[in-house]
Amino acid sequence: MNTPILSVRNIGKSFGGIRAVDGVSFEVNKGEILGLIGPNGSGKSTLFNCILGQLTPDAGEVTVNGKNVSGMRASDLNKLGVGRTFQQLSVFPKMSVLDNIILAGQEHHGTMLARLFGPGDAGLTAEAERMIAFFRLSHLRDTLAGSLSYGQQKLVDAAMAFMAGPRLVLLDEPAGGVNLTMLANLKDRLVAYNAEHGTTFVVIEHNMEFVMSLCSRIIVLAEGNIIAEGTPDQIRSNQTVIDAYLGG
Ligand SMILES: Nc1ncnc2c1ncn2[C@@H]1O[C@H](COP(=O)(O)OP(=O)(O)OP(=O)(O)O)[C@@H](O)[C@H]1O
Repeated sequence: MNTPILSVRNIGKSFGGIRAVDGVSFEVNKGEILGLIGPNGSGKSTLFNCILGQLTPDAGEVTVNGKNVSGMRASDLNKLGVGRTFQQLSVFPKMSVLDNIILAGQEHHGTMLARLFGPGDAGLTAEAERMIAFFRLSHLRDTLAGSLSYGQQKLVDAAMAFMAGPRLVLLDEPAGGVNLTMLANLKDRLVAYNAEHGTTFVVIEHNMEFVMSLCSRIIVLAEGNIIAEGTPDQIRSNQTVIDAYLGG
């Protein structure tokens, strides 16, 4: 059997008396698009932050391709091909779309020496242009990122995360605040990127329609525990999930 790209074993994290994540375990296979859903405060972001080294879990282990990465810093995880996007946009509003994407590539690839003595764009312009074309942003290449619509900025944000050529990307609410037309575009591009590059996605999302149409498998958290796991159809009709969302 193939080694899962991500394996989360018994992760726990408390804040004072609040058990935000209560011993969660799951695996993600290479090339999968996994959704992580749950009501507000169910522990999704805390779990993401424990996986990505932004928080130190009280218990448990995280492995990437079988390698224990528990406690590893985000920059070292990047080197292992793990990336993320944040709920908050990370674009620089006063820089053009192209420059934002080149800068993201420099952060991922660039050594100090290469930045000092290499070409100004660290040779990343061609890659950034390809990424811009892929995300259908070519007409906005030279536009300041701050003057784009929110949905367009989300696309730029995704393009920036993908500049590192990650094998696994954790996306934190990619659809949040994005209008319907841009949502369809975003979903289409994520599916195409997954199909073309075999990149694995784990997606936290509140927009049910988006997550159900994007993901092949969904895990549901409530009060720090996994309460259900299955295909979108199985999750839609799961009474425990319906009760958790209705506060039952
Ligand atoms: N830094 C923190 N300090 C104290 N409590 C926290 C902290 N971060 C999260 N919590 C608490 O842990 C629980 C889980 O929060 P978390 O943000 O992980 O949930 P979530 O499912 O991501 O919620 P949302 O969907 O609203 O983003 C909540 O009760 C929250 O108040």
